[in-house]
Amino acid sequence: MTALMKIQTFIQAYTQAISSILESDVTVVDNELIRVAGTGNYATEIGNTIAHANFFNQILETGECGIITNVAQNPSCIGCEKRAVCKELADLAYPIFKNGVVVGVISIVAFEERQQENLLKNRAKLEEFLKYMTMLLESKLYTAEARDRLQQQLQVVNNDKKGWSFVGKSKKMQEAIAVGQKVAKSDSTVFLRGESGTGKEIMAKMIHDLSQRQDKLMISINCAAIPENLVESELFGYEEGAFTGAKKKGAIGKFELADKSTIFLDEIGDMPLHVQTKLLRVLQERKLERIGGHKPVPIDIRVICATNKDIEQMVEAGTFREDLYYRLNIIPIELPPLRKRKEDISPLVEYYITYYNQKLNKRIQGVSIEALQTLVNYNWPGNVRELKNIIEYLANIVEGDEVHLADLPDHIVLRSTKGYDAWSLDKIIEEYEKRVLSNMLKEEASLKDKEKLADSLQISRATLYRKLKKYNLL
Ligand SMILES: Nc1ncnc2c1ncn2[C@@H]1O[C@H](COP(=O)(O)OP(=O)(O)OP(=O)(O)O)[C@@H](O)[C@H]1O
Repeated sequence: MTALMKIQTFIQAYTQAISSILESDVTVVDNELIRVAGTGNYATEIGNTIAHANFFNQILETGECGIITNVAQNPSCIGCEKRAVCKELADLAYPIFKNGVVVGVISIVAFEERQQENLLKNRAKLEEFLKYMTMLLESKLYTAEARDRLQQQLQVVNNDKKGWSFVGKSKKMQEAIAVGQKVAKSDSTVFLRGESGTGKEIMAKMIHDLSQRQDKLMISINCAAIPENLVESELFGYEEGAFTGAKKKGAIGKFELADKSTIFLDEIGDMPLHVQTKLLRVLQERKLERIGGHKPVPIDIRVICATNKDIEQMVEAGTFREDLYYRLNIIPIELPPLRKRKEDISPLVEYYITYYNQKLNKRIQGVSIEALQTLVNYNWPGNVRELKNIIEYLANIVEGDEVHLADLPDHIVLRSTKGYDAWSLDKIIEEYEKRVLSNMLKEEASLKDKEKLADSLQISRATLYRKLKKYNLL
């Protein structure tokens, strides 16, 4: 949506006000030649592509005010398919700017002779009037942009409080999110599958936050991060004297801690076999026994588990219990790797730029087309976690308001598939050379610094200058 379209309601009210003061019709067109607002004959044409594109194109391209006084003969109207039926007698158009760039056109249109006469007689004054009106519009565009940015930031803050925020417009992610939302209200066990960094943990948080158990804290446990001999006591707790080194009064396990809440068992594929057996019993009986205890404790929990392993293959190999697999695999949700949902990359980049702008007090507006293309063509082995880290890195190092190709870490540029497919070896070497030089060249390097650099790279000064010139580094 263009900047003007975003404030369409305001512009329409604005054109109506101007029109009633001038007693002429007024219209506003954006830089895609879509009518944003209009009065009189043009009130019903809002949202349509305009007919007399040539004239407005001329204003958009030159950024200068223009006038048509004779539709039948004006060169700007030649080629317009509506010329024969056009009822305009005159049209005074003025460019609308934002940040020095033309983003649209406002025009006063005369359909009656009286209006035409008035327009021609007062042309200079009306031009001056339009100049001030477009300045007002420009300031409104800035306010709207600031408000959008603030709203986006608030959105991130709110999501941050919840501890999760899902960005995903790809069909696969939309489907996964929809299943997660649908099953949140039940107590059924969810089995999340996907490579590392694809969002399994935030999906678990989302399901918990949308469930009736949301008032209680979700208990997360990473089965791969606990030494094998401690997993059982960590999960199920133990009684006093259960084993050497046990605490005096025993300890409560994560399952009891999660009573009336959700337990998230991450990396379930790493759970030792003897613990799997106990977990199966707990799931079947909804009761547990602490290690060394004899009194079963009833528990009311919802289980969400996750793995990035090929669990079916583990079942086949006998390293994961088949009966437990069927107990857990009630609602499977697959989170696809980022390389298989490339349409999510751009929204994720945007989301994390806003996120880190706010966290690090930066004002990055976006990513250049070249840089975005490279990010899209990279295969993201670390999935969203890796993307998030890259944006944090960029937010720290980028000085201006746009991320450029040269800002991206080397491994991203060189491993981006476009880099391999579409770039010749020479181009890859050139890109690398440019990065080496720009990294080694001090900011505001003196003649002496450049001489030193040439020496350290064992090239002549003339070669160094030639290369610096070639890469725009002088
Ligand atoms: N769709 C998404 N939208 C926004 N952020 C996401 C998304 N998916 C993942 N993230 C972010 O990426 C990071 C990794 O996500 P998460 O920890 O949920 O992945 P995981 O699949 O559980 O990884 P692992 O298997 O390594 O534990 C987190 O910071 C998370 O907020």
